[in-house]
Amino acid sequence: MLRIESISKRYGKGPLVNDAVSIELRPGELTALIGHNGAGKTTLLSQICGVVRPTSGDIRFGEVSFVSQPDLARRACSLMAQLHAPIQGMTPRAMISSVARLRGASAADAQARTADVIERLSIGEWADKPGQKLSGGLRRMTSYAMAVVLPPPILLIDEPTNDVDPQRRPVIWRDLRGLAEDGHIVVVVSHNLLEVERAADRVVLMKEAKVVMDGTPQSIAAAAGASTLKVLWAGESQAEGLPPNLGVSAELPRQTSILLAPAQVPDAARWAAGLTESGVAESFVLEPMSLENVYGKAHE
Ligand SMILES: Nc1ncnc2c1ncn2[C@@H]1O[C@H](COP(=O)(O)OP(=O)(O)OP(=O)(O)O)[C@@H](O)[C@H]1O
Repeated sequence: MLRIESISKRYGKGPLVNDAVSIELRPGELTALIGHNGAGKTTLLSQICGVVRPTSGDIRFGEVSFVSQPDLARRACSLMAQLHAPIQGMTPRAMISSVARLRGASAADAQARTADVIERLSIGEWADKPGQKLSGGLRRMTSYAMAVVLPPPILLIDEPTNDVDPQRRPVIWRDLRGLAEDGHIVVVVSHNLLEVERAADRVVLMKEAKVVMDGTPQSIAAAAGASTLKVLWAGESQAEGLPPNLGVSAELPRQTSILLAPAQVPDAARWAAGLTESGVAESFVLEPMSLENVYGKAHE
């Protein structure tokens, strides 16, 4: 178990970018860390792996304090940073296997583990091409492979599916799931809420340096207790004719989204059905609360 105990961090004389953050991270759990730009997610990961020192608070892994022994933190964690690893002049295979060697694998073991991760991620076609010729997505996959080729107990993965095409993104999430099932603590920062909703066991939402929600994607959505009514207008938007107690949460040229509390659903559905019958609206749909809506609401 990894215990983050009331961690606060300020850079220099700046504001707190982590403000009394406390969470427990368990082996076997795939945790997604979400929140707006600058909420403090990367700073939290950097403190866990001993790269940034907290201003106050502690991070304990079993009996060990990562704050007083950052060298142990660096050994127990693997961090996939947001920026691409520089792979100029080297092939993905060479990069991945050199990380395995640095982590203590024999040459033969490093080679075997590298081949295994290349196969898991289906990147064999590019594994022996020079790094500078790789697309952004393949660079990201290579960085990911480097982070997990010889995985320590704690995996901290910052935005692994950015730039990666839609076919390959599920491959990364499946791999992360496998690592969690093997007993690793897996923390993933992501702005892709649809992927998080599908793949994560747990979601920790940060806002302005604090943890504001923590639960399963389903429990977070259920606790928010709202649903969305989407009206597709037949012509120009008529959203200004909305019943007075309903507020627009998002508007596209021909579609209006309205966030509803449970008690508002029957009236709103009747209103939308009336619009559809009279031909003002083409159709409407009532959707349960999604993580995306919760996120939007939390950041209003
Ligand atoms: N080394 C640093 N020195 C000074 N300020 C920093 C440093 N690193 C981050 N910050 C500031 O701390 C705040 C939190 O940044 P952080 O990168 O942790 O946020 P984040 O949630 O990961 O954001 P994003 O989603 O954009 O990656 C930001 O205001 C950022 O400018």
